[in-house]
Parts: sequence; structure tokens; C-alpha cells
Amino acid sequence: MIQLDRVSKRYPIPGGGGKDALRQVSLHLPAGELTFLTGHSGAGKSTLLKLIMMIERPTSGDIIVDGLPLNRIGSGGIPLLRRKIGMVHQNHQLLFDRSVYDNVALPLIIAGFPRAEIGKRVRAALDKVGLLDKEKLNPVMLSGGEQQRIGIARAVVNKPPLLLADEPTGNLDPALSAEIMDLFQDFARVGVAVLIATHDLSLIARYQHRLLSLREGRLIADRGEDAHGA
Ligand SMILES: Nc1ncnc2c1ncn2[C@@H]1O[C@H](COP(=O)(O)OP(=O)(O)OP(=O)(O)O)[C@@H](O)[C@H]1O
Repeated sequence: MIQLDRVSKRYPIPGGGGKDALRQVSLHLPAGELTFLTGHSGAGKSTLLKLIMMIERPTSGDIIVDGLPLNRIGSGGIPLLRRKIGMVHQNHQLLFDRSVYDNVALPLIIAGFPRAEIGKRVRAALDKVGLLDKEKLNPVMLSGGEQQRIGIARAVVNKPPLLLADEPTGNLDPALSAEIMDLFQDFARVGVAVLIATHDLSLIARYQHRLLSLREGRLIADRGEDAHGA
């Protein structure tokens, strides 16, 4: 689903020089697998997500997302790429002047789906995350865990083959984090490639999933599901 081949990213520093955020990273994330991405602050996790979404471009190396070679995509092709990717943020990035329904519908409105289709898909996504009865409410009236589930419904409403999450359980207690993880695991089970960037080592320890670790921009460990605990 995602293939990185010797990917490096150097950010220019004003006044000269550069900061190497990723160095020669190669990896493959298959469909239907949930993978954790960890590393200390500044190790390059967000940069990796930004390269996959084409918010940034690599300095060298190749990235292929669902068959799309990103180095051959101009800015006109970015919407096509983004439609393949659902993104979940730590702070949800919800619109608090719109209803739950409108928040989840947003990616479909942007993609130009017909109204009836939007209704069907939004309700299917809200049902999946257990919020069907809250569609008319404003997100501000919901709890932190429920807000995160709105963010997840919005990320998957397009049925993307790839789901990226940046610290999705950052503000949640262990019970709510487990609910969110259950949802991510359900998506992986139906074939979505799920990549979760997190500092939360206790979360990682609780699940038997593949783990990628970055240190100073290098991939230092790739613990496969089979190697867990070895
Ligand atoms: N736009 C930028 N310009 C210059 N340097 C940057 C830029 N973005 C990130 N960096 C640097 O690149 C390195 C990797 O940053 P990145 O945000 O990818 O790390 P991270 O692992 O996501 O950290 P955190 O967990 O704190 O979010 C850091 O040293 C950071 O300061």
C-alpha cells in the first residue's frame, strides 16, 4: 500500500545549512496491517506523515502510495492522493460551528459527492464509530473520546485504503484509547493500511502490532508482528 525507498528529507535552515529530518528510510506498509510509528520528539514521525500526504516533498528517495509514485505527481494530482488517505489528528481539528454530521460530510462535499450519497456515507461512518444518534449535535457538546471518534468518522467517510493517525490517543485515558484502537483494528481487518504515530509506549505495549522506531531520522527498528516480545 505504501512503499518508501531510501527516503531522506532535509529542511533548509534560514541563514544556511539544513536539518536532516529523515535519513534513508525504506519501508513497506501492506494493506490490512496496523503499524505503530514511534520515536522521541523530533525523530521525524510527523515528517514521514507529511511526505506520505505530500504536505512536504522528499529531498531524495521514492514514495509510492496505492500505486501512485509521488515524485511523478504535480500539485494538480495532490487531491487524488489525498482521497486515498484518511488523516486523524490528536486535536481532532473539528469545526465547532457545525454539527457532527456536517463535520463528517466535509471531505465528501469537497470531493463533489451527490447529496444522497453523502447522507448514506456519513450515516454509515457515524454508525461505525457509535455516534449515529449525535449527528445533529455540535461537537462541543461531546466528550473528548467522542470528538476523537468524529475525527475518525470524517477520516474514513471516503473509504480510503490508507489511514494515518498522529497521536490519536494523546489526550485520552486508557479506556477511551482502547475504544479508539478497537476502531483502528477494525479498519485494518477490512483491508485498510493503518499507520499510527505515537509516543505512547504503554499503548504500543498493549497491542501485538508491527512497530517502526525512528531515531534522529533513521529507522532503527522494525518489529514485525511475529517478532513481538522477542
Ligand atoms: N519546516 C521545518 N523546517 C525546519 N526544520 C524542521 C521543519 N519541520 C521539522 N523540522 C525538524 O525536523 C526534525 C523532525 O521533526 P518532526 O516534526 O518530523 O519530528 P517528530 O518525530 O514528529 O516530533 P514530535 O513527536 O515532537 O512531533 C526536528 O528536528 C524538527 O525540528
